[in-house]
Amino acid sequence: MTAIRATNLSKRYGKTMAVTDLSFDVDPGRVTGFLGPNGAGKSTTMRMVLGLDHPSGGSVLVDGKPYQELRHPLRKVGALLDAKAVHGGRSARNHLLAIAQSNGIPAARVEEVLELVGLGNVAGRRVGGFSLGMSQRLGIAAALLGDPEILLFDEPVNGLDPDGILWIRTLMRGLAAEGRTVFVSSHLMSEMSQTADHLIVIGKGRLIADTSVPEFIGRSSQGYVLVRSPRLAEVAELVKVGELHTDHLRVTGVSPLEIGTMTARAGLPLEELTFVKPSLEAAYMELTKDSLEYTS
Ligand SMILES: Nc1ncnc2c1ncn2[C@@H]1O[C@H](COP(=O)(O)OP(=O)(O)OP(=O)(O)O)[C@@H](O)[C@H]1O
Repeated sequence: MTAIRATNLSKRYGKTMAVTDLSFDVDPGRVTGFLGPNGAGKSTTMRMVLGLDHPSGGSVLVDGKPYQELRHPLRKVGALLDAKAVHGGRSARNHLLAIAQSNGIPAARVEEVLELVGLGNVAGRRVGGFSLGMSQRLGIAAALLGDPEILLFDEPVNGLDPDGILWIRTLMRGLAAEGRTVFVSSHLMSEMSQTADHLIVIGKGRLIADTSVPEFIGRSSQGYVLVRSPRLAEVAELVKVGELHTDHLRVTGVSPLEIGTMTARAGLPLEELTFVKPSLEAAYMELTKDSLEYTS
């Protein structure tokens, strides 16, 4: 069964359409990356999944039900939204105990999750003094408290050092390998390509792609051939379809072999003839270029 199903989901804030007619499924047993530029509507969508915001149109179901109708929500869904949004005066342990108590989760589970996220040694310390990395770990501990089947992480690697990033990535992959549903948002393609099995890409609140990582690259441009020559203008004239830059020619739709054959016949020397594959980052930039809220 699909864990999360959004159907024609929309959210309007005054004049802004944060999410428009968005439909997608998130399935168990894999990491689904929720990717989009800043302001694309990822957090808004996640808040609607968790019943923290009401859709202006359409619906989103968790395990077949609206979030509000789940009998034990924390045992079904765990979420990390804003890691810094915790009561700073409490210790990490007391913060988790308060959540556990109000959700009928045994206190022993608090110690388990503290160990799981590596905060066992600092459990008695005030949360207010935690670094961003420690706060992220605490947020993840809270998400894992109810041992939920479904996990939502909103930009979990923001501001983390490489060790922290690797830790979260390994954790998410492990949770998916246990058969859980992991739905994680990011605005970084590079991060998603190393973590996700599947991608849901949005821009300006609309669905751009719902695909596997290899399919995603395949859909975008087919790459190009980079040509350098001491007689570049003549090569450009011969190849005809190339885009001439100061020190090289970019050719799409003609293979390196065809270009090499043409230039050899014409007696034109080549310094470089390289097929440049589109990178994941380039594919993402190309797909989302029309949907950036702000451009630099
Ligand atoms: N409470 C709100 N009131 C008014 N506008 C909002 C509100 N929340 C979000 N928006 C607007 O909705 C759009 C989507 O925002 P959202 O935070 O969901 O995007 P995002 O993809 O999570 O971006 P980011 O990566 O920057 O967090 C933006 O234009 C944002 O300004």
